Amino acid sequence: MTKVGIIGATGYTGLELLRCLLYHPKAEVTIATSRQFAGQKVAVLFPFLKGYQDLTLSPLDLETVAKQTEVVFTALPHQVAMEVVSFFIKKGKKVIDLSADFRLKDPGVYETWYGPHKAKELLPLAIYGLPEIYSEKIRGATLVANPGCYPTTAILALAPFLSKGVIELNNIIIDAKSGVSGAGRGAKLATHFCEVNENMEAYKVCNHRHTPEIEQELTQLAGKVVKVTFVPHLIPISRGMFTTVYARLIKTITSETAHRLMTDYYKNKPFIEVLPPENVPKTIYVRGTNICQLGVKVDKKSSTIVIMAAIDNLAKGASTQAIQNMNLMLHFPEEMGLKTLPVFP
Ligand SMILES: NC(=O)C1=CN([C@@H]2O[C@H](COP(=O)(O)OP(=O)(O)OC[C@H]3O[C@@H](n4cnc5c(N)ncnc54)[C@H](OP(=O)(O)O)[C@@H]3O)[C@@H](O)[C@H]2O)C=CC1
Ligand SMILES: CC(=O)N[C@@H](CCC(=O)OP(=O)(O)O)C(=O)O
Repeated sequence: MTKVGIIGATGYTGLELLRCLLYHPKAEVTIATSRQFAGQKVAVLFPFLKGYQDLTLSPLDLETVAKQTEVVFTALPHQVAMEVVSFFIKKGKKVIDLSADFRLKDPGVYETWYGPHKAKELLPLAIYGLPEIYSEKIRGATLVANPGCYPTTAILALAPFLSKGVIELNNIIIDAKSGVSGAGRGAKLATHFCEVNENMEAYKVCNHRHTPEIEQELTQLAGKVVKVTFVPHLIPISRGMFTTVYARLIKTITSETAHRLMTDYYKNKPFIEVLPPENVPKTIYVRGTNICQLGVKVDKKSSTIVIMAAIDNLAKGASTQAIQNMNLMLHFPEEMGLKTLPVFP
C-alpha cells in the first residue's frame, strides 16, 4: 500500500479525500492533519468515516508527515499551501496540491490575483492536473496542480472545439453555477443558511480569480490567445457545479457534428460522459462521482454553440480528480478506487 498524507483533512475537500481513499485498493491514509482538531479521532469526529478507527488527526508538523508518507495531498487555502508543498517536494515526496498556488504558470499573473508567491522556483515543475488532457505529463510529475472547479468545467467543455477553428476565440461566455461547499467549510456570512437558501446570485462578475486560469489553459489548447467573459453564481445546493458556455461559430456545424467532435475528442476517457443532443447534463447525475457530463447544442439562427458541463465541485472539481491524478502519478489504473455511481435523486 502507498502511504498517503492529507494536509487540511477536516475541510470539505480533505474530508472528501478521506471518504474516497478509504476503500482505495493501493493507497492508505497514514496521516491526516488539522490545526483545530489535532488529537481527535477521525472516526469519532466524523462518524460516517468510522472505517478510520486507528486514525487520529495530527497537528501540522511537516517533518512527522514526511516520515509517514510517500504521497501528500495539500487541501489548504491558497497562499498557505505553497510553503507546505515546497517542504514536501524538497523531501522527495509526490505532491498533489488542491489550491491555486501552482496552477498559473506566470508568477506575475498569480501575484495579481492571489498575492505574493514564495515558491516560484517550483512553478516550472508543476503539471496542471487535468487528466483528460495532460495524462502523459501527469504520469511523470512530482508536483500536480489540481485544477480549480470552475476551470475544470470550462476547459472540458471547450477543449474539443478550440483547435478545430470552429469557434471565435475572443467571444466566449462562461456562465457557471456552484453549490455552497465550493466556498469551503469555514463559517462565513455569505454562506449562512439564510443567505443562500432560496437564493441565487452572481458574484465577482467578470472579476473572478479563476478567469486567468481558464484563459491560460484555453490559450494553451487553442495555440492562440483566448479571452473569456466568466460569471460565477452561487446556488442553493450543497454540492454540484453546472456551467453553460456560449461561443460564436465561425463554421456552420450541426448539433450532431458538434456532438461527434466531442465524443471523438473524449474517446477512451472513462470519466467523461458526452450526452446525446436530446439530453442535458444534471448535477444529480454526477453527485459524489468523478464524472464530468457534457452536452452540446447548436443554435443555428444565432450561429452559437452552447456547451453544458456538470460536475461535483468536491469530486471531479477537487478531491476525486486529485485521486485520479495520484493514480496516474503512481502508474495505477486511472479509475482505481473511483468507480462509483451517484446517489440519485
Ligand atoms: N471546496 C471546493 O469545492 C474546492 C476547493 N478547492 C481548493 O481546495 C483547498 C481546500 O478547500 P476546502 O477544503 O474547500 O477548504 P476548507 O476551508 O473547507 O478547509 C481548509 C482546510 O485547511 C486548514 N487550514 C485553513 N487555514 C490554514 C492555515 N493557515 N494553515 C494550515 N491549515 C489551514 C483547515 O483546517 P484547520 O483550520 O483545522 O487547520 C481545513 O482543514 C483550497 O485551496 C480551495 O480553494 C479546489 C477546488 C474545489
Ligand atoms: C462557491 C465558491 O465560493 N467557490 C469558490 C471557488 C472554489 C474554489 O475553492 O476555488 P479553487 O478551485 O481556486 O481552489 C470561489 O468562488 O472562490
